[in-house]
Amino acid sequence: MDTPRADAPPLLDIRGLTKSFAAQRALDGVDLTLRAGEIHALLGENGAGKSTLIKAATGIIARDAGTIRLDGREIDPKSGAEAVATGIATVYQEVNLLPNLSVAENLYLGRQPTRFGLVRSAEMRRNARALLAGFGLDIDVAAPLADYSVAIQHICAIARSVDLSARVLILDEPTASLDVHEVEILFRVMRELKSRGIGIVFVTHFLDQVYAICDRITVLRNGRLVGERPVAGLPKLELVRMMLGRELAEVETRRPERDAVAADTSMPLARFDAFGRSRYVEPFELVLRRGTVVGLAGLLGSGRTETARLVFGAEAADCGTATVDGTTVRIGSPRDAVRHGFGFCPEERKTEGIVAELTVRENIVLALQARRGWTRPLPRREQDEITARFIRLLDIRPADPDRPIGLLSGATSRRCCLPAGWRPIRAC
Ligand SMILES: Nc1ncnc2c1ncn2[C@@H]1O[C@H](COP(=O)(O)OP(=O)(O)OP(=O)(O)O)[C@@H](O)[C@H]1O
Repeated sequence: MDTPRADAPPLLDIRGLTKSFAAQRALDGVDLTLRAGEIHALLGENGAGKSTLIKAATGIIARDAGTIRLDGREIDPKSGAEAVATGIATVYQEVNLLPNLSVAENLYLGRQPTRFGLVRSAEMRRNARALLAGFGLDIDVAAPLADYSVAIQHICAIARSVDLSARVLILDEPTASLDVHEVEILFRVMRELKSRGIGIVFVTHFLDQVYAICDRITVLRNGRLVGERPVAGLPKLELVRMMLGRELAEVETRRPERDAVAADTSMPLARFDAFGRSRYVEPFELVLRRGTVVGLAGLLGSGRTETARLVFGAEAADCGTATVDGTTVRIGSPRDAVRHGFGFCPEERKTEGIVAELTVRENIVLALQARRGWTRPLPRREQDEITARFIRLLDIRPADPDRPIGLLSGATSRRCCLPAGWRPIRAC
């Protein structure tokens, strides 16, 4: 199915959506128009307001102002369940299903076919197989959902939503933890839904994926609408400019710096030679130079996370050497790594990176305190100074030290893990 015409009537029409959290305006009069059979990317830097828009449009949080129309009719969902009942379903990055139940039970949770009060399991499994076949999936629906990859779990969540008669499907960063092959499976499903006339809002940080699958984009910045554009013919640099709000020349002039760093042959800041752990990560070599960002690329399961955990001492290496500033050091624990100036932003932010119930200040101080040891508590005045410094340095928005960290956007709260290795941090 082609891109729907720009003058086609909107399926979902959001106007002037506004939402503040205390003094901070997270959304300021934002519009979004989605047409039937359209895949519409919702883009913006961390903290731009994408999640707030989704939550306010689907009744997860109350909006301060704005209207939402589905097929021309004004709607006002007061909860996620009400949004689903009106035809708008959201599938989040962390799939909201029950991993210990079977695939079929998850697909029909709360609406199992029954007879005389008993669940008709065979019929439910048959229906589940037929439903998934429509998405090109042929799997054992009696097996627990947890037995399957995140991609399959996403497809199950999408299938359930569509079966609950979703006409608008919101996918909030569904590809963040998928490998290339799994992204392709998900895209196939998205194309199928598009051909059925379902409108999809797709939140992602991967611009290549936007160009691969989307028809139109809406860009937000600091809670405001920057613009809506068709993807075809939109240069990538122009898109980046819309997201960052900086001129292209400014983005371009950073290149020579990068080339100079690449040509740097001075002593590495840190290096790892034949570093590894048996039955965990094969021995590898990693060289970190001043001012560089080293990307670890690979498919899911290839050992990227494990490599990072070894470098930070979260798993102890059993072979190889680590060298920091030319001196061989032992990195057998996070404490060793922190002492040598390493910081770590873990993949599992909520469970490993932050304490969600504590404030920004408490999380930053906690990270610093780990390095100082528990016998030398940081005096309150120093805590305030250091917290203010990190809030500036890490660009934590809103710059409120007393805000519970769990309320910040995903990537912003992840940055708060960084002070752990501050000395300043050499590598993270
Ligand atoms: N429940 C909340 N309470 C207070 N502030 C919030 C809450 N939810 C979001 N915010 C703030 O609103 C702003 C927009 O956040 P939002 O999560 O919508 O951004 P985002 O574009 O989805 O970012 P990311 O890509 O990092 O998920 C941020 O400054 C965030 O700190």
